[in-house]
Amino acid sequence: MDISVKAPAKINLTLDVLHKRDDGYHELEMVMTTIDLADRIDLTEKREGIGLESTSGFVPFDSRNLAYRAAALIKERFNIKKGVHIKINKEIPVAAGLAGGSSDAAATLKGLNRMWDLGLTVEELAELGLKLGSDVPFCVYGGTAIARGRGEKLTPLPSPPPCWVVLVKPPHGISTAEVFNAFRLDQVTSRPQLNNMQEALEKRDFSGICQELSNVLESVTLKQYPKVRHLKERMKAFGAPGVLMSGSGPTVFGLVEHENTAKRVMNGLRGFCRQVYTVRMLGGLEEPSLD
Ligand SMILES: C[C@@](CO)(OP(=O)(O)O)[C@H](O)COP(=O)(O)OP(=O)(O)OC[C@H]1O[C@@H](n2ccc(N)nc2=O)[C@H](O)[C@@H]1O
Ligand SMILES: Nc1ncnc2c1ncn2[C@@H]1O[C@H](COP(=O)(O)OP(=O)(O)O)[C@@H](O)[C@H]1O
Repeated sequence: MDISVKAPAKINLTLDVLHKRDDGYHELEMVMTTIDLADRIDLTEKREGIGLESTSGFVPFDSRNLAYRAAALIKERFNIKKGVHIKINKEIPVAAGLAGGSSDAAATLKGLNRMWDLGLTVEELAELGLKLGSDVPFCVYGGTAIARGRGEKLTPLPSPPPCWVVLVKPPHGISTAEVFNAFRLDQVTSRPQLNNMQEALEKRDFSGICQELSNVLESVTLKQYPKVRHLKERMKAFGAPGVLMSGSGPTVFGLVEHENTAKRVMNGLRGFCRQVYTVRMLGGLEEPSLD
């Protein structure tokens, strides 16, 4: 049986680091939402083993690939003898702060749950996903949520009101581990106000959401990569009312209410960067599901 699963990217509307934990990870508090920029994972059953191909040359083609690792985990955990060929149709830029790899892993878990009739619940898939990466549990659910802990303690939130998301991805990728290593809480000048963001989402207050966008990891990435700061400034100057770096970066996103403004912002940014996208918010438009 062939199965195709959509793997959407996420953006972080807020991201706060509370402290560094004894296990080396950071205790986080963030608001995440899925956007309509998505990879597609095609799964084809085969007699044995795990095959992998991708339309992008930027992903690892071996057991380091998160989709491959998701399949290996399922096969091992449930003692599955059959194999699967995974094709990653890549649309999400790699190492961009958009959780492309995590979403591919989540989609592979969901697809194999169906292919091999495992009957796993969304909660069980999210628990398995955490073994692959901190962002995978959120990607299993999708929608809009507060994520705490490493990213796995999820509280659903109302979706943002319909709007456009303009994304600009500088040519270089960024290592999440390096950003967390360089992070110093005492160098952060402004922290997200989670309650305010939650209230803005509950009221579907677009201006409030724009005002409350905040990410403490900007204190590392904007310093190390002045280009990212520059793109934030350009995006504001072109008319996006809410602008932020997503995750550990380097992608910068802008929230825009009207299509004409989104086009203006996108066209302006094309003079500075090749990878510019305009998509819709997804968070909430789709109910969390196993498909
Ligand atoms: C920062 C965030 C925000 O959404 O996104 P990205 O920028 O990667 O998209 C995530 O927390 C990233 O999640 P993910 O990319 O799955 O991270 P993982 O593979 O689990 O961890 C990569 C490395 O980041 C650091 N890390 C990650 C999560 C966390 N809560 N504390 C950490 O210190 C650790 O050094 C870890 O070795
Ligand atoms: N299927 C995949 N797609 C993208 N990156 C992958 C994948 N599997 C493994 N990776 C690796 O994961 C790392 C993080 O990539 P990605 O998930 O795209 O970014 P981010 O963690 O910034 O959101 C990269 O170093 C990449 O080589």
